[in-house]
Amino acid sequence: MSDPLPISHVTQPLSGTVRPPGSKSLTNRALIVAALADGDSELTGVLDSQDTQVMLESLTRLGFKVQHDQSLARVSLRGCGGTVPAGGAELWLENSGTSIRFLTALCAAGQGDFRLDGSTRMRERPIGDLIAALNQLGGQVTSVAGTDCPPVRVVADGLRGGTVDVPGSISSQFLSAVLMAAPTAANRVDIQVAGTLVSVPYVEMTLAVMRQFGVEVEYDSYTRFTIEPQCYAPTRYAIEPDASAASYFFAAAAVTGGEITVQGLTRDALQGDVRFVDALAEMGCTVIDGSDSISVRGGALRGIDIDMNAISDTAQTLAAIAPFAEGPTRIRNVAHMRHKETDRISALVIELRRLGVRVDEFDDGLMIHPGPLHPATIETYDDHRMAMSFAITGLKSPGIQIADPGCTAKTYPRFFEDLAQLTDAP
Ligand SMILES: O=C(O)C1=C[C@@H](OP(=O)(O)O)[C@@H](O)[C@H](O)C1
Ligand SMILES: C=C(OP(=O)(O)O)C(=O)O
Repeated sequence: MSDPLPISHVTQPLSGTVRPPGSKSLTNRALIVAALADGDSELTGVLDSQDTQVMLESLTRLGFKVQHDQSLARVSLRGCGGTVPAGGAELWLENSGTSIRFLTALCAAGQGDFRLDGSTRMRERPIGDLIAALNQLGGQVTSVAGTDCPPVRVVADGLRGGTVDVPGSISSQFLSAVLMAAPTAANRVDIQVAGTLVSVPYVEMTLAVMRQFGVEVEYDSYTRFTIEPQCYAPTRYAIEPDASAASYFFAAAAVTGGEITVQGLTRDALQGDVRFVDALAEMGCTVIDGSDSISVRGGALRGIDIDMNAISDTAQTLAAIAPFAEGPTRIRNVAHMRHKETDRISALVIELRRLGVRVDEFDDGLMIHPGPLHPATIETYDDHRMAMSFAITGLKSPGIQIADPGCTAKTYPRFFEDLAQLTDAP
């Protein structure tokens, strides 16, 4: 655990320009489909963080030829045409949901005996629906401890194809994982989504990345998908900066009344989380669209009532600035946040109350009431987004420290350096 980090309270509007590192979600998708492609792909703008390192290490263990130039944020990867070179491997995925879910599906497309495991929290995160889906397609996948959580064993002999039900209400990552592996199946795959699908923009992102690597999916309003057997084409692929990471800088402009520009993102980005700026606009901020940037200018903030199902990775960011708005903020329809790095609804409620904020907890979200905050050390629960979100609270309210700031390594190892560049600028 790293030592607590005091956040410097800023008394001036914070202004400046920042370019966050590459998108975690795009990096981990591009790595999977490049590995399944037939030949050499080159990815640029690659995120270098724990979640992508465990993915890269796993692909190497699976026998793929991977070259990572960290200084240029570039990865060259030789795909094996829908097969997995190693006949077995043990993979360690820490607490990276995308990595363990996407790699479970990729291993099922191979031949051999694979085991995937991760941190204590990872062993509490559900994967049973994905296991059941892969088994319907001809896989032999099990939850080793019978918990419907990792560790997972995959005894693989390629995917047969056929019809499969994929539940959508716990995590969209199950559907994304099945979609990406589906073109390798011997026969057509027909997917039917069971129940409501959460985090829909991530499925749109999956389809977009598959398309950019030459695979088309037929689909009908995110309930039915049809994928014919086909091979991904190797591609040179540029990854957008991470839109969830950008939310912290937009929120910093919002609470300090400054203007912050995030480069490399527009509202046409493949990542749904760029829509966080719409929430800030509703709260009273001004959003300025550039040709390759988005800027947010802060103003007097008002509380809002918002469904964040589609952009739940930014719900903590919003909750962390909501105490400074006029009127309460209700965040709805984010029950799936309870299955992430920690139970994020519960963590938000505990930590906001620690600061003296009045908060109501609901099964599907929370309501934050404005009011004065007092100094406190915020617990982060090994959740990078708790650390980054409450750092923004600390810009506005004096005496906030972030416990274990090193946990941002999951997706943004240099977050506090990048924030300091803005706060320390003359
Ligand atoms: O597919 C993805 O890249 C992701 C999907 C989301 O998860 P859920 O679908 O579990 O909500 C999101 O929270 C996660 O950070 C990344
Ligand atoms: C939920 C997250 O990650 P994952 O599910 O990929 O572990 C996240 O990055 O906020």
